[in-house]
Amino acid sequence: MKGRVFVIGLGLIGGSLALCIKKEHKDSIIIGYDIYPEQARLGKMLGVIDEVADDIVEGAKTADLIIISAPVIETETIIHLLAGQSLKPEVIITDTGSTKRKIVANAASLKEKGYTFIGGHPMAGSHKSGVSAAKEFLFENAFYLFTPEDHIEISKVEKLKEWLKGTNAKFLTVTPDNHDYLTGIVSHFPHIIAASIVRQTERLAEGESLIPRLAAGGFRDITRIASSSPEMWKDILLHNREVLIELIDKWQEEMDWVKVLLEQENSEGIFRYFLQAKQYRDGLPVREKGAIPAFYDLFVDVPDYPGVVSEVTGYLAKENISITNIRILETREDEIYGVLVISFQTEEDRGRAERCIHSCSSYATSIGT
Ligand SMILES: NC(=O)C1=CN([C@@H]2O[C@H](COP(=O)(O)OP(=O)(O)OC[C@H]3O[C@@H](n4cnc5c(N)ncnc54)[C@H](O)[C@@H]3O)[C@@H](O)[C@H]2O)C=CC1
Ligand SMILES: O=C(O)C(=O)Cc1ccc(O)cc1
Repeated sequence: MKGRVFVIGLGLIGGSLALCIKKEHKDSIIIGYDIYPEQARLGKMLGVIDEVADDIVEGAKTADLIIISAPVIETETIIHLLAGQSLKPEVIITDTGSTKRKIVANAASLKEKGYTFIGGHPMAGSHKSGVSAAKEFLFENAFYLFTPEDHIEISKVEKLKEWLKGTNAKFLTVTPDNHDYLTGIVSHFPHIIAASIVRQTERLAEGESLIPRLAAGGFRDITRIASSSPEMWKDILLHNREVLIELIDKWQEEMDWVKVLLEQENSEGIFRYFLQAKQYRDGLPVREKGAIPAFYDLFVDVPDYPGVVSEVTGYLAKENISITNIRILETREDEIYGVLVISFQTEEDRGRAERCIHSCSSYATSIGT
């Protein structure tokens, strides 16, 4: 497709969408604006956008597609600002916010002016922020939720999907209320729990110098999302507070139940508690990319000698395969082999890496679940 695409808020998500759009629609012109001009300039330097707009008004007036990818409370303000401008009558305006109910309600001001707003949420990301973390493959295989209101013409939704085809995401349509309920459960609430576990550990670590060292590995894995942007999550929580308050009440009931099981030394009950959780988790789709992204891990059995890590990463570097993380699983002292766990952004990268390691070495590899 041809046309001018204006991205407002050039961070991780706005930058990644810009890359996806350019990949699929080579003739489009992507203009970026960020409240921090250096972010937009960096975006241009990195080739994420074609042009920098000096302000929202300038960038919006000639745009065929406007993508707002700022924090959700800022998004409301930007919607009202756009509603006061003279835009192209056919323009499609969308957003990427993690909440939808309040944003779509605010978009009534755009509807009054005859402009089309279609709420959107690409449900993939990372705990990183900023345009330098933007990736063309970020949304590959992820769900992309849309919340068009009933008055929106289907052809407009189809056009938006065509613009966003390069994300290779799975498009779904839900109502704004349903969106906030579902994402509250699988994304927003887990972020609160991750942060609360970290906070509790920090409090209890006072005078216990071993805690930070013991909290490596599994603890870091399950609390990774506590490293997400506090600014962004503050806004998400405020936007979805009703749903989250309800979920906190339910969680407190859950904790009360665990406490009762412990007080009663109810061995059978505790066993069933974990068994039920294991059965449900084990049944969740492994290949589906959910709200909290999985890493694509590759396990490599390597001999335990100095330099083996750089040897393996060297093979991958030669083939230009990017890795997102690398760690060594602790080995027993009597073992001569260790396990290198390398994480990739996409399943495709992991497949390429596996083939590359097989062709350059005799190391065995396997894929985790
Ligand atoms: N980070 C993630 O994993 C995901 C985030 N989202 C949503 O996407 C939106 C963007 O998030 P990220 O890209 O991760 O954040 P980010 O922090 O990487 O980027 C947001 C950008 O918006 C800019 N900004 C803030 N206020 C602005 C304003 N008034 N006008 C113009 N620019 C402004 C910031 O300077 C920043 O560069 C948020 O609404 C977030 O809820 C959705 C899916 C995943
Ligand atoms: O890894 C993480 O931090 C995430 O949970 C990614 C994420 C953040 C916000 C969203 O609305 C959707 C996905």
